[in-house]
Amino acid sequence: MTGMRISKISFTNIRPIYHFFRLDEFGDNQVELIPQVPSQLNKGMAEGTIDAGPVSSFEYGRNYKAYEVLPDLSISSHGPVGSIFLFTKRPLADLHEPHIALTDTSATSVNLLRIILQTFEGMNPVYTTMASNLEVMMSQADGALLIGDDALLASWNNPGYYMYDLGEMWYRHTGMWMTYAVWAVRRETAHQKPELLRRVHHEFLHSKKKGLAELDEVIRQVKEEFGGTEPFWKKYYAGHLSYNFTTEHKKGLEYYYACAADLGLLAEPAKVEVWDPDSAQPAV
Ligand SMILES: C=C(O[C@@H]1C=C(C(=O)O)C=C[C@H]1O)C(=O)O
Repeated sequence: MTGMRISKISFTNIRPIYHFFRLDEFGDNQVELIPQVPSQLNKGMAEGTIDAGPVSSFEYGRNYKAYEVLPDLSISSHGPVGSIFLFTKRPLADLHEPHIALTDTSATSVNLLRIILQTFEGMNPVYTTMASNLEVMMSQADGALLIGDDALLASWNNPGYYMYDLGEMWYRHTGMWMTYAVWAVRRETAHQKPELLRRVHHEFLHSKKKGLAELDEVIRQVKEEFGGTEPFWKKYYAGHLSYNFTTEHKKGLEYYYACAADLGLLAEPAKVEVWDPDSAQPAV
């Protein structure tokens, strides 16, 4: 492909950014959207089958020398996130060496959970990675971590488990922003296709602005496809989630990387380097 392959997280959390994305602004085969769960998108980005778009912020940190971050885009929260939950059979305070089942769709949240349980709560859990099925996970473990739509659905149909929001726990311990996904670009793509990248980035900012300004339309569609109530989606999109990437978001993310490096989850604390659309030069 001569154009650009762009990731698209296959969860409802991303809808305000993609609802008004105009693929027809680009020529034939110029831009392709690849819908997948975050762990698969991370893999595609690392292998080069995806050029740019949202990936787990942990994946950016793991491979930051190969990527840059696109400005003003993220999936973040400053407090509860609403779709990343640890479910447990007993209160967290009663668990010391619990067996925790981790979803195989995530990279950021599974490592955020390790930081929260081990570093902040002083626990010593044992982890198993599994497919996102709460019933199966809980039949084999004391607790289960789900993200995205699996977590939303499980929270609506919770048969009585204790439920912990990881955004809320991170905020309670640090007071900082937590960024779960960033829009990354492979450095070679930024170098080889600066003009197309500028147009793609511009289109993302346009669709984000319109999606947030016309949230009622985004919610009408998500309700039709997924269920839930209007107040629920309003709170999720406009209360819990933030799609910006400010200096404060960056500070929170770099602290997350420092905590991850302390636990040996990252080889070193990653530096966040933001792509500058104005300085990009066309490849010669
Ligand atoms: C808020 C969320 O953020 C996400 C969590 C991710 C992760 O844990 O790796 C990656 C992308 C985001 O979709 C969510 O999925 O609920």
